[in-house]
Amino acid sequence: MDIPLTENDLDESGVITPQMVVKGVDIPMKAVVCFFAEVIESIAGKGKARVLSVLRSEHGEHPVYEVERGGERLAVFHPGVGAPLAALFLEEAIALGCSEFVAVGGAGALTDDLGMGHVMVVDSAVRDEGTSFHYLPPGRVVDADPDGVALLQQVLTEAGIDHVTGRSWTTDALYRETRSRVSRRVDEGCLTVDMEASAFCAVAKYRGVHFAQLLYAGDSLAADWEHRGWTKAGTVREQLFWLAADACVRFAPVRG
Ligand SMILES: O=P(O)(O)O[C@H]1O[C@H](CO)[C@@H](O)[C@H]1O
Ligand SMILES: O=c1cc[nH]c(=O)[nH]1
Repeated sequence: MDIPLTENDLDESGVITPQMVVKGVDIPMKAVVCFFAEVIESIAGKGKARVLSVLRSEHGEHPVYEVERGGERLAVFHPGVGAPLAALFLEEAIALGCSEFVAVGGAGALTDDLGMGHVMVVDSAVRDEGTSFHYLPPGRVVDADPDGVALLQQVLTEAGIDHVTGRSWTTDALYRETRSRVSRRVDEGCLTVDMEASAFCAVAKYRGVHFAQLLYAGDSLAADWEHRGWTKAGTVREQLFWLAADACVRFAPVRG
């Protein structure tokens, strides 16, 4: 079907580039892309994070902080929810100078095997969103950077955290996760549903940066929806943030 998302202009630059929008700043190459606003606020509230820059959109401001972990400086920012905004802020962080990213967030579980808080390393994502089609040729699935997957697996194993590695279904439409679509995604190997993973992988491949993502199973869509209190799972979220930071510190630099 001839839909706009299949038009091929991947070899052309955008009229607006992220470099036109962000101002140069001394920023670490390694960045944690954290979906847990309360964790970032808590670290900043304890005086352990310094504002380096601010990402802005019409809805408001997303500070880029600097934190220290294992003797290294790391950038930390919240990318916003949904593929278009998260991809836009990832683009701007790349333009600021970051080149190794570890994202950490939550997702809906599609299987009973993933109890609340169970950790997943994303190794691929189904592109049920629009943003990734502006960065990669049309396709159903995008694979994550294998080095990033191996790094996250290693960090989790060393920390003694039980985890799975698998595919996430990235959707644009939280309230259109129908039962038949959930079943089809389970049949094609998805363990979770999220709203950014495939777009992140696509931007990272297009811009030639390193990217890896950790998710924890939050609510469950395996049967009738169960919220499971996932957005208030403070201990899981904070612990996962620091594991993402540990992995980020160890990411081999793409720019030597
Ligand atoms: O809790 P976070 O990590 O934001 O993740 C999931 O939750 C949001 C939707 O409620 C989307 O961002 C989705 O990816
Ligand atoms: O994207 C998401 C995240 C959590 N739960 C869902 O159902 N969808």
